Amino acid sequence: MSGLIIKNAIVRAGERTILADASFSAPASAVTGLIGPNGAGKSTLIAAVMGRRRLSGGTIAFDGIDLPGTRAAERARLCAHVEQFATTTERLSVRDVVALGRVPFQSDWQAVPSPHDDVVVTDAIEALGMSAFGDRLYHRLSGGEQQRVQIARALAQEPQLLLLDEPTSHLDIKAQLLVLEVLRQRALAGCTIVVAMHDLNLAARYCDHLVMLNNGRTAAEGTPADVLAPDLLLRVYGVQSTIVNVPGRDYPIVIYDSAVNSD
Ligand SMILES: Nc1ncnc2c1ncn2[C@@H]1O[C@H](COP(=O)(O)OP(=O)(O)OP(=O)(O)O)[C@@H](O)[C@H]1O
Repeated sequence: MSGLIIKNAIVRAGERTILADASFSAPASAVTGLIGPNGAGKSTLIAAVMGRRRLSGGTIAFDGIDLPGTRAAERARLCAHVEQFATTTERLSVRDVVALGRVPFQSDWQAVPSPHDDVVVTDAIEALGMSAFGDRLYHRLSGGEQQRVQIARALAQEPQLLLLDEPTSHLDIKAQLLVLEVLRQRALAGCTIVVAMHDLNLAARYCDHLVMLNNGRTAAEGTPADVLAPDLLLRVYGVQSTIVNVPGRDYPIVIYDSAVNSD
């Protein structure tokens, strides 16, 4: 298993080059954090992996499969995506929304979910701590509750590659930790995970591998200790920082000292 390998990805929107030359690897059975300032290209890169943005150059391969050349139905059996903003006005229950994750595996003539579908949906709802919400209407949930349901829907897809775009942005701290723990367990079970996130301390704690994007290019890639360096944080984020290593913890902690105004 080679995981996700992106080489020299270029994405353009009209005259504008959004991804200029992004290259990195997300190792199999590991959590890779995609970090970088607003507008760095994280969502665009995830959309390109999911075939929602066309590459103008470069390659994206997962376990040797060329993803841009893969049909949507096949991709849906391989990859799940949790979008940054997912909404629906449909009157669907939480369980219905999570059960959408099983659709790629169901044939047109399958009238009801299989016993396996039911187990997977129940497990995904439980993993996100949403068992008490199964019958609630999705569109009436809070932003954080909806975000957890969307993650459960992606888990129910049993993906080999799971891409999440800021999946904890609306979550309270306990729910953030819960989600990141669930992602770690999925990675240990063999899933390749790429998660875009802004919280560098959570990224350091939960990600095996970090990729820092800046202006559509890869600025750095490696372990959290490699990537979270003060000179890089100053150059890419414009933030003065101090990195602290606490005995007994095998990940660095970033202390943000000040923002450097570049205007
Ligand atoms: N269709 C488009 N047309 C023009 N510019 C676009 C388009 N889509 C994205 N962009 C621009 O590309 C850049 C990268 O956007 P993207 O959403 O990938 O960034 P991001 O790293 O996910 O940012 P954030 O952390 O704020 O979510 C931004 O400057 C954005 O305005």
